[in-house]
Amino acid sequence: MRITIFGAGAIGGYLAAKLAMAGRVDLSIVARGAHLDAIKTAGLRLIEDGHESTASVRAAAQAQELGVQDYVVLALKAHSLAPALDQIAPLLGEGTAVVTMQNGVPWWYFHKAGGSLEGTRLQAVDPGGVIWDRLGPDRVIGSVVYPAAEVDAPGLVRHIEGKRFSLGEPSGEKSERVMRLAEEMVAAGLQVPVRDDIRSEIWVKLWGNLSFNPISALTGSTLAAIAADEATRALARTMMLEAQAIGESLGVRFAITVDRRIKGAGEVGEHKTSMLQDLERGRPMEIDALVTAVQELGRLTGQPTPTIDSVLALVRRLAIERGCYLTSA
Ligand SMILES: NC(=O)C1=CN([C@@H]2O[C@H](COP(=O)(O)OP(=O)(O)OC[C@H]3O[C@@H](n4cnc5c(N)ncnc54)[C@H](OP(=O)(O)O)[C@@H]3O)[C@@H](O)[C@H]2O)C=CC1
Ligand SMILES: CC(C)(CO)C(=O)C(=O)O
Repeated sequence: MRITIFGAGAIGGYLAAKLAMAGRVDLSIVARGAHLDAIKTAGLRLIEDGHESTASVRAAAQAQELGVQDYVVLALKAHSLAPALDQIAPLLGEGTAVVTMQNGVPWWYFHKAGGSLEGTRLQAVDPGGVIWDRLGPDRVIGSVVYPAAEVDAPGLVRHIEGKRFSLGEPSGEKSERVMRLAEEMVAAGLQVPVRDDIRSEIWVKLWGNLSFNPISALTGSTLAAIAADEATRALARTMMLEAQAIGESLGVRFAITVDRRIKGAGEVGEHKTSMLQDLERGRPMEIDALVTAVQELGRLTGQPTPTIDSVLALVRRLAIERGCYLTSA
């Protein structure tokens, strides 16, 4: 089984190291810069459970060096995907499956979703529908990424917590391709449930990201602090309820309550969200996939989003001022 992980940063690097160490698949990564150089020189280093190990992985700057794959795992930030389409193309053959490992609303959301919005391209994450047209939604296996990881130094990934990567076909089918991939990931020590309704799980993760992430960026607060403060907790809750109405109008089943989800985010502790970390490091923030796309879904479904609109206006302005706003366009 030929698997290439495109964008082997924190999450892609963690997955690559796990798969490489299990030694069962023909694994490659596409990376760039000092991170690629370090991996080529000294392997991909992973710190997990206080223990450092080194995985030997085939690493390339150009996908042409690797050729057509059975699976391509896209582990880029959402806004990095459109600019990388030309680089991804050589990995794709007729039967290649593409696994999307981004937080937020995925570009393929309305593929095989049924209903009146079937086939709708979301402009916030896929302006002009170029990703849809170039990758093709039929290739997609969706996912929800639960592990937290960071790149500590070039070539060095630190796993923080969590081993669960839920997978699911947009159609909900338990296809052979999704089951085979799950089997390999499980053999690598990960928890990989295959879902028949991946969109509902995407929404539960998104619930926390669309509210806690921009609030943390705006306030500099950790998840625990936002959940503990009555006013910021109420703000997050209002945003989440607006989102819940959108999700439910699209047929999503929220398996937990909004208060349970807030409690869960708070229990993560004194942890800075990825959006706050990106702001502090001067890196592009994933605003469009996490927040703008939810606003767009609100417009498409006729659900009002006054609080999401306000928070989005502020966090986008902040990102622009700090040079951390990069659209997918
Ligand atoms: N990190 C985490 O704990 C979690 C992350 N997620 C989600 O997972 C997704 C990935 O996040 P994360 O792993 O943190 O992001 P990272 O920035 O750590 O990793 C992305 C990697 O892709 C590389 N990249 C971008 N464009 C290209 C390109 N054209 N060619 C080669 N490499 C490229 C980046 O390189 P460069 O650094 O040079 O830009 C970087 O190494 C996001 O959607 C995030 O929200 C979900 C749950 C937890
Ligand atoms: C930590 C968490 C769960 C915040 O909602 C996250 O996914 C992020 O920081 O992007």
